[in-house]
Amino acid sequence: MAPVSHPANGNVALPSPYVELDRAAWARLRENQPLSLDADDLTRLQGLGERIDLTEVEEVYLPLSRLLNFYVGATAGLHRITGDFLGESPAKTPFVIGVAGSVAVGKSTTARLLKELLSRWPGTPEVELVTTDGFLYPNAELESRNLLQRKGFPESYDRRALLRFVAEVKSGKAEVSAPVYSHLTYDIVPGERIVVRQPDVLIVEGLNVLQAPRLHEDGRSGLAVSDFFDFSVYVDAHLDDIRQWYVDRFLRLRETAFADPDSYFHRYAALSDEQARETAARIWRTINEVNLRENVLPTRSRATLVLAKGKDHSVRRIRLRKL
Ligand SMILES: Nc1ncnc2c1ncn2[C@@H]1O[C@H](COP(=O)(O)OP(=O)(O)O)[C@@H](O)[C@H]1O
Ligand SMILES: CC(C)(COP(=O)(O)O)[C@@H](O)C(=O)NCCC(=O)O
Repeated sequence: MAPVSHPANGNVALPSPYVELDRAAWARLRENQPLSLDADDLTRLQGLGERIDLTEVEEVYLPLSRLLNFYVGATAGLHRITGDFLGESPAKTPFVIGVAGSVAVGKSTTARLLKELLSRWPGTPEVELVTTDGFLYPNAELESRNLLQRKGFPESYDRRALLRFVAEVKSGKAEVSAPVYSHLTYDIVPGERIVVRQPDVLIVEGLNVLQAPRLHEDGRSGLAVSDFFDFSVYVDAHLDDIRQWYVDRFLRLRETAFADPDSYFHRYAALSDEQARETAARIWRTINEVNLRENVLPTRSRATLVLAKGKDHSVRRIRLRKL
């Protein structure tokens, strides 16, 4: 175990709260659990046309889903103890998992995999997945706040509404709904809501879900969505790889989604390969990379688990918080 030194403690080495495993060590934890996904399941899970390797699912995501399933059981036991102590029979408390990381790092693919795998274990059949983009302010509001070029930055979200949503789901409220964002129209879909009804597990996926609480003007600290998480995953990779994945995805979208005349980015459909690469690299550099450096990456140390991916998307290292 590598001790970490902490300047605030006069350089006294602290025991690390993390255990770091390479993928072979992680895969051994699988304990002969049978692979419960078939090729059809995987087809449904593809992010944007990329095939997910079955071995990867078997060696990385399946053990993770089992660990999470154990945590769900243990946490339900804690809620029961608290309820007994207080003499209350509380509403069912969903287990809430946050999935954070950069644009294009693979958050939605990870979140969808976890949803599929978790729902196959006993005790966690009902898993709901909500992405935080539904809580972005509508474009008209972003424009009036001069934030259209800052989509994805913390201030571009209605953070109060997101916090309320997660708190209400966790409180066991019978039915809670969230707004929906469309990547096609690049805006909130008027009138559309996703409804969540007391799931066993809620996965909240988004760039900024691990942000620390904001300070009020009087210096008091508020609550953040991460205060309601029972577990969180940060999907990590080298900056150069993420940039490449962003550009690759942009080039693929140009042939698919952007080709739709209703797409906000329809004008990009006519770009040459070279122009499309330059456009994607510029959007990456001026918006998404800045947000990653300033807001997203600094939250990595708050995650319960960090999945570090290599160039080919395979998970190379896993860091789990154990203290
Ligand atoms: N495990 C994986 N294996 C292969 N490709 C992946 C994997 N995870 C993500 N990708 C690809 O990387 C790109 C970004 O992934 P996505 O999940 O859409 O990212 P995010 O939600 O973080 O923006 C997509 O093109 C997706 O197909
Ligand atoms: C919609 C997003 C802000 C991500 O939202 P999230 O669900 O992570 O909250 C992002 O994917 C995005 O579209 N960013 C805008 C910059 C760009 O066009 O890449």
